[in-house]
Amino acid sequence: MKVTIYGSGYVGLVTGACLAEVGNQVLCVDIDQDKIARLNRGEIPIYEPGLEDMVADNVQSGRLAFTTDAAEGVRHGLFQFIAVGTPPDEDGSADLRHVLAVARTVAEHMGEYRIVVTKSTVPVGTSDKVQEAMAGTLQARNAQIDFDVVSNPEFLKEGAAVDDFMKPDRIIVGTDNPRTGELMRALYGPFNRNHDRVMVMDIRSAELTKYAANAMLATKISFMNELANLAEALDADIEHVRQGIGSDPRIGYHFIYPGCGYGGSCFPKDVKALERTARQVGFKAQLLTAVEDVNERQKERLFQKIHSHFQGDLKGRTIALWGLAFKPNTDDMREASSRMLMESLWAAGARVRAHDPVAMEECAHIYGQRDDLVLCDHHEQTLEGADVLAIVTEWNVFRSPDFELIRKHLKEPAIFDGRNLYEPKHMEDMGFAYYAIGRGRKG
Ligand SMILES: NC(=O)C1=CN([C@@H]2O[C@H](COP(=O)(O)OP(=O)(O)OC[C@H]3O[C@@H](n4cnc5c(N)ncnc54)[C@H](O)[C@@H]3O)[C@@H](O)[C@H]2O)C=CC1
Ligand SMILES: O=C(O)[C@H]1O[C@H](OP(=O)(O)OP(=O)(O)OC[C@H]2O[C@@H](n3ccc(=O)[nH]c3=O)[C@H](O)[C@@H]2O)[C@H](O)[C@@H](O)[C@@H]1O
Repeated sequence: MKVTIYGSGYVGLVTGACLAEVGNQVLCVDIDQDKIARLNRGEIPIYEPGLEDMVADNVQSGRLAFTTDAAEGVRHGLFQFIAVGTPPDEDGSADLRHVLAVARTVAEHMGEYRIVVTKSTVPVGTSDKVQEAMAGTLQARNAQIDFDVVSNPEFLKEGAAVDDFMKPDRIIVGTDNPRTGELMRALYGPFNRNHDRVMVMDIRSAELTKYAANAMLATKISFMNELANLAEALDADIEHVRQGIGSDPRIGYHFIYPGCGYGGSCFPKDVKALERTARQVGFKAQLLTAVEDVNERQKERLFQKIHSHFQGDLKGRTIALWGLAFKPNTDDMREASSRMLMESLWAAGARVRAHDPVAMEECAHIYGQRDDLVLCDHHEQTLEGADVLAIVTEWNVFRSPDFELIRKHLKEPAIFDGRNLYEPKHMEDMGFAYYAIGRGRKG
C-alpha cells in the first residue's frame, strides 16, 4: 500500500520505517529542509535503537523515501499520516497549528479520495477540526473530493520505539466509517498476526484513549513519588514498598519506580493538555492537577538534597552529573529532570561536570558554551575536581560503577541518586553519604 507521512520526528520516522519494513511504499514529508537533506544522505537525526539500519535497508530497497515536497506527498499515498508535533500552547493546551497546516496542505493538493490519519497526540475533537480545515480548503478550490479522517494515536516509547511499533500492545483506530476501519485493519495486518490488536472505535474515544493511557502512567509515577517522600519522612524504604505492592497483580511492577520526576516530550505536555481540555468543558480534573504538581516538586528533590547537604551554600561547588537525557536509550532532553537540576545548581553558584552516553550533543545544543558547564567524554571524567556526584538517568553503564574511583576523586564521598540505583547499606559500608529517593530519612 502507499503511505505518506508528514513529520519525520520520533513518531513519523519510526512509523515510516516500520510500515516500509513490512512492504509498503512510504514517502516521508517534512518542512525541515535540513532534516530531509540529512535523511537523504543516510543520517538519522535522532538516536533510536534499531532505527538507523531499518531506515537504510528500506531506502536501499526503494520502499522508503524522503522529501520536502508536500504536493508529491499528497499524490503518493492513499493513507496520509499526520505525525507532526503538538507542543503545549502558552496555557498548556495542545498547539494544533502544525496538524491543521498539514490538513490544509492535503486538501490543497488532493485529486482523489484520501484517508487522513492523525497519529499526533491531539485533544478530543481535533478530528472535527481536521475535517473542517480540509472541507474549507476544498470548498475554496471548488473541488468535491471525498476523504475520511481517522484517529490512530501512537503508543511507542522513545528508546524502544521500533520494537513497540513492530509489536504493539494495541492499535487504536477511531473512525465513523466502517470501510475506512477495514482499510486501516488491512494496513496494520502485518502487525496483527499473533492475535487481534486492532481496536476500532468512535473517533472521540480513540483520541481520549491516548491521553488516558499517558495520564494513567504519569499518575502511577507521581503516586510513587508522593509515597517516596512520605517514606523518607517516616523512615521507611520505598524500594521495599514498591516490591510489596507490585507483587499484587492488580497493581503490577510496571511504572512504579520512584525517581526525580518524569520528563520527556509527552507525559508533561499530555497531562497538562488533558487538564486544559477538562477545564474547557467545565470539568475540574483535580487528580491531573495533583499529578502535575507532584512531578514539578519531585524534579526539585535532588537539588534540595544537595542544597541542604551543603547547608545552603553551593557557591564555588562542583557537581559531577551522570545522565542528561530524560530516560536511558534516548538523546531527548525535553523536560528532562537534569535540566531543572543543572539550572538550579547554576543559579546557586555551583558548576556542573556532566556526561551522558548519547545526549551530549543535545545538551551542547541547548545550553551552548558556558563557564559553569563542562561536558566530559566519559562518566568517570566528571569526577575530576568534583565535590559530590548526582545521578539523574539510569543508563546501564552507571549501575555498577567503580566505587573506589568515585571515592578517590570526589572531595566528599557523597552520592545523590535520583533513580535508586544502589543499595543504601552497601553504600554506607563503603563510606559514602548516599542520598536516594524515598529510602529512609537522609536528606
Ligand atoms: N515522541 C514520542 O515518543 C511520541 C510522540 N507522540 C506524539 O506524536 C507527535 C509527534 O511527536 P514527535 O515525533 O516526538 O515530534 P518531533 O518534534 O520529533 O517531530 C515532528 C516533525 O514534524 C515536522 N513538521 C512540522 N510541521 C510540518 C508540516 N506542516 N509538514 C511536515 N512536517 C512538519 C517537524 O519539522 C518535525 O520534524 C506529537 O503529537 C507527540 O505528542 C506520540 C507517541 C510517542
Ligand atoms: O505519548 C508518548 O509520547 C509516549 O509517552 C511515554 O513514553 P516516553 O515519554 O518515551 O517514556 P517513558 O518510558 O514512558 O518514560 C517517561 C518518563 O517517566 C519516567 N518514569 C518511568 C517509569 C517509572 O516507573 N518511573 C519514572 O519516573 C522516566 O524516567 C521518564 O522520565 C509512554 O510510555 C508511551 O507509551 C507514549 O507513547
